[in-house]
Order: sequence, then structure tokens, then C-alpha cells
Amino acid sequence: MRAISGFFDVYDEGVVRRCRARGVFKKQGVTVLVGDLVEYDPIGTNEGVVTSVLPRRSELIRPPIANVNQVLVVFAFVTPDLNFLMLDKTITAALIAGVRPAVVLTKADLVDAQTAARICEIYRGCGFATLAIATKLGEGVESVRSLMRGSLNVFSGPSGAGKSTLANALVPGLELQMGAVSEKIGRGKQTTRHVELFKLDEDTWLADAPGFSQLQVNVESRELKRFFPDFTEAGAACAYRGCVHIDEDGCAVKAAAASGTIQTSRYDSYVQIYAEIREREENMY
Ligand SMILES: Nc1nc2c(ncn2[C@@H]2O[C@H](COP(=O)(O)OP(=O)(O)OP(=O)(O)O)[C@@H](O)[C@H]2O)c(=O)[nH]1
Ligand SMILES: [Zn+2]
Repeated sequence: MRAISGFFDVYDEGVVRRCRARGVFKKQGVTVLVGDLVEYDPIGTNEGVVTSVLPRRSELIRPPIANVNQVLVVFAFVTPDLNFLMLDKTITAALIAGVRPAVVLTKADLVDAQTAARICEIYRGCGFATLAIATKLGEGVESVRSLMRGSLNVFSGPSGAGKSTLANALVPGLELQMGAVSEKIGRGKQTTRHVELFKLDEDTWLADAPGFSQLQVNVESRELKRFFPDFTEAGAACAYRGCVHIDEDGCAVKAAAASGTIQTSRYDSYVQIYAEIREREENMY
């Protein structure tokens, strides 16, 4: 659940044990991450030693969390204005990390219902679970809870999107719990920056990583298209099999974006992310 200066808080059937990692881990290069499934030897009633780390199904680097299987991509409709490029980037980064994205659009109370519905449709059309919520009015919080059920979830979204407000609505007393931890390790504000898991129910967790806003889009440019599921169908009709949907002749994706079959904003994001990756690649050689 938590890693604090060499100790790991291990949750097992309602009991949290403060554990050390086995001495040989360092030599073997084994790291223990928040989110890891571990085996441990108990010591007394609330201590222990982590003896092995089970294989991970995913690993996020920043923040370092193992086994996340759902990223809740949290963006506000307004304040700050919805940045489609950033939203699409976050979704893509989650897919690249092998983690399922779900889209949570906050502050629905500040936009008209049609605008909210239109934007939700874009992302549902891509096949992503999508919710429009108004946490301040208590609207949609229970839908988010249902969406999270059975997963290890993490929020990703820009500052001001309403992540903390939502986390507090989902986990009563979360702020207090966070405060308690910072106090215990006594390093003041800095300490709230590390990752910690909060339990929503027996197999539902929320990783709270303050300061964490953006995942990295870490993929080769020619692979990027694989992470736009909404392009797959049209892409099958491109003239070239290796078409990256940028400026090839006979690109069916580009045609679909022009005709509205693929959302223009999604295609624009793709082109922009592609260009950024290309620039990185060119600087590498
Ligand atoms: N109108 C409205 N305001 C909201 C809603 N949810 C959050 N806010 C407000 O939006 C502001 C930012 O919310 P936070 O929860 O602090 O946002 P955050 O994403 O945690 O921001 P960082 O901590 O900077 O990453 C606060 O003033 C909230 O009260 C909502 O559903 N409707
Ligand atoms: Zn194409």
C-alpha cells in the first residue's frame, strides 16, 4: 500500500503490516513497488519481511506503481478548459503502458448538457468507458466508484481537474489519512508526494499520487497508430500496409477524419503526438 523510507506497508485481509524487504533484494536488484503483490513472513501481529515480489502485470514509471490496471483520465470540461490533445495523450500513454484508460470528465455542472454529451460520445465511440460528473453536486461519484470496482486505479489529469475533490468524495477521510502519514514520517509537505494506495473495497484500490499529472507517451512513431483503437477499422483500408496515416496516398484514416467518421480532434491529436515523437527520434540519431 505504501513505501516509506525502507519500509513497506503490506495489506493482507484487513491487516496492514509494516515490513522490511529481504536483505538480498538489493543485491539481486529486486525492487518493491507500491501496488506489488508480495509474499511475506509475518513477525508478531503487525510486522513482517517481504520475501518475494510476484510478477507484475503492469508497471508505471512516473509515478512508480505496479499492477495498475485502470487509469482514470480525469479532465474538467472547463476551468481549466478541456485540452483535447492532453486528454488524448494521457489515454494513449495509458494504452502504451498496457493499462486500460477510462475517461472521467468533471465539472459537468459548469457546461450545458449537450456539450457534455457530445464530448462523452467522442470517447465512448473510441470504446472507452466515459463518465461526465459533477463532484461538487455529488453527481456521478457512485458511477465512478462502480467503474473502479475490482481494479487498481490511478488518476491522471491536469492540475485543477478535480482529482483531489473526487478522491475525497470516494474515500472519506482521505485527506486526514494522508496527513497522518506525512506527520508520522515528519518530512512535512514533501512526503505527500509519494504514492499510496487507498482501499475502496476488498479488491478495489485507488493509488493517490499527488503531483502526478501526466503519463509519458513512450512508443516508436510507426507504432503509435496501434494505440488509437478508433483508427483500426478505417486503417484496414489504407493503400499501404505500413501506412502511418500522416501524408500517405490512399490513407483511409485521413479520409475518415475528413468525412467525420473519425473525430477530427482525435486525428489532430494523433498528428500532433506523432510529430512530437518524430522530433524526439530525429534528435536521437
Ligand atoms: N464547479 C465544480 N467545481 C469543481 C468540481 N470538482 C472540483 N471542483 C473545483 O475545482 C478546483 C480544483 O479541484 P482539485 O480537486 O483541487 O483539482 P486537482 O485535480 O486535484 O488539482 P491538483 O491538486 O492541482 O492536481 C477546486 O476549487 C474544486 O472545488 C465540480 O464537479 N464542479
Ligand atoms: Zn493510413
